[in-house]
Amino acid sequence: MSQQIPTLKLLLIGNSNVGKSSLLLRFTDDTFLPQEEVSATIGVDFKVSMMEVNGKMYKLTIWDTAGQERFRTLTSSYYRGAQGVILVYDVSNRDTFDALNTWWNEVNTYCSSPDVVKMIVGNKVDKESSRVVTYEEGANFARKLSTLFVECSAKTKVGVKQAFEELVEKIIETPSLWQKDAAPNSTVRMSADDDKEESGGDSCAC
Ligand SMILES: Nc1nc2c(ncn2[C@@H]2O[C@H](COP(=O)(O)OP(=O)(O)OP(=O)(O)O)[C@@H](O)[C@H]2O)c(=O)[nH]1
Repeated sequence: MSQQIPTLKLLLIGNSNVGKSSLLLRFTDDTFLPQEEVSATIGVDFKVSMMEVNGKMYKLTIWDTAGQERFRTLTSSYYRGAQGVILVYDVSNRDTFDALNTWWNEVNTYCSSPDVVKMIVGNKVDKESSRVVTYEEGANFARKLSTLFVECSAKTKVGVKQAFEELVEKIIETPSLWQKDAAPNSTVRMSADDDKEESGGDSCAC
């Protein structure tokens, strides 16, 4: 029997090296690659994952974008149809925290709807001895922008599942994102194509 599964598009953005790909891999495959096996994202990559919330299944397409400017092309297309955006920084690198202002501006440029759910994520909390951005700084910044905030570590996995779950729950609680998602293009049937992105990316929540 076929089953209609709502699809959510989530986006990971932030400076190069903050751990976006590692967070994605930890969340989808519960894996962390050693440093020598990690390479910079070129352009964009995405993975698909299923999540159950309140007894209902959701299909997440999670887009991992390149932090390096030279690999960032077609930026507006990353944002098209996104319902949630995760802005990542590295708690052991202040430049990556300061850069959140620029990333925030990019989100607001390409996502005109204020309803798109945003979350600030401070990654690499396992590096406590080299931490330069405190929890309070991260939380205050997120409070000022009225966004969700989570600290986590892709390496130890602390906080990673919580971050994605909080984001998805908030999206589900935001009716305007769902009203747009009610378009036929944005639901999918369970099929062998499940690891491919459905072509209904035009139902832009932004
Ligand atoms: N200690 C520690 N290292 C991490 C963590 N997450 C990622 N790293 C390391 O940080 C480096 C960069 O990780 P990536 O996941 O490639 O970072 P990215 O943000 O996707 O980088 P770009 O693809 O260039 O945008 C790698 O050496 C990872 O092993 C973490 O939670 N703790």
